[in-house]
Amino acid sequence: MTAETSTPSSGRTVFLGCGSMNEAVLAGLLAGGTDVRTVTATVRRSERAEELRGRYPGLTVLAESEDAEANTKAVQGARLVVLGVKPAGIAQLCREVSGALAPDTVVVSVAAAITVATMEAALPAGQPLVRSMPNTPLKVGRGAVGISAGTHAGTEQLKLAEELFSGAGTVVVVPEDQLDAVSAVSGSGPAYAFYLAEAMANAGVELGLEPGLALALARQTVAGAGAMLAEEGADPAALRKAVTSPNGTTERAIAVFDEAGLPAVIAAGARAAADRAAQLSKELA
Ligand SMILES: NC(=O)C1=CN([C@@H]2O[C@H](COP(=O)(O)OP(=O)(O)OC[C@H]3O[C@@H](n4cnc5c(N)ncnc54)[C@H](O)[C@@H]3O)[C@@H](O)[C@H]2O)C=CC1
Ligand SMILES: O=C(O)[C@@H]1CCC=N1
Repeated sequence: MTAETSTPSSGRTVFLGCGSMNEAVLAGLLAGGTDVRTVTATVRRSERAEELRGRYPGLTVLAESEDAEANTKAVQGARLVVLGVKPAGIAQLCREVSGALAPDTVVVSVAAAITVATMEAALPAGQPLVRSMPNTPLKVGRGAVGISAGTHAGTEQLKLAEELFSGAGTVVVVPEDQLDAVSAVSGSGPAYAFYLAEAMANAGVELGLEPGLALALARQTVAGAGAMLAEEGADPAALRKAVTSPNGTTERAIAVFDEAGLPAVIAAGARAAADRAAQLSKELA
């Protein structure tokens, strides 16, 4: 596959809404070799359009502030349309572009909580749809993505969605009722890792390190541990044990984490994330 002909479309790929998540998908797609000239993004404001044009030379960016019909114009002739606005805006966006979608355009949603049923009710009858739950490390080639086919998406459409993400990460196909769990583990998960890095940096300051130094050490440590976890067959428990000398310093720290119930706290946080997704699904149905 050459840069000029590469996936996921022999037509255009269009990102409707290009904030944190869709920009990460876009960056992963381009890093995978897709020709930027086959990609369009829409945004609300001109300033954001300028920012994206500067960061991805050759990218077509349409801003709603300059053209109220940016979204409907963008999807014309698209092979793949990636919905990347906040969950509360997804159904309205589906209705907005419905009249401009070709019957074989594959719609992919990256939104948390918005069900296939809700989107299909707002799209033309029979529109191929794939619901996904990606994460922002797609931006650096380390994404984890769950995807699930809509009623009218078959093998070919799922493959297109896999190609959209696979250049920059791991893609798993799951039943739709598991996507809230995927969201709680890997969709939100980067925030948990960043939270850990923040807490480690703060701990370093409490122990007397200068804040900039504490942050540099925490960043490098979480990034380094992440790189080790990314190696083929890596086992987090085995990696942890390799750092933990019997009667040593790490053992004391882990004992305090265990006594404080940290694993149960993390499980409760993930449960709360999944419950929030289920609640949002109902509110926004
Ligand atoms: N941020 C994350 O780590 C993840 C986000 N998601 C999902 O991605 C979606 C977007 O979230 P973020 O990127 O975090 O939000 P964001 O606020 O960074 O991005 C949304 C973008 O869409 C633009 N937008 C809103 N309405 C628009 C319209 N009608 N036309 C064109 N552009 C429009 C906004 O100006 C904004 O730039 C959400 O549905 C979220 O559930 C999924 C997985 C992870
Ligand atoms: O916080 C959120 O709702 C989105 C979905 C997963 C990560 N960010």
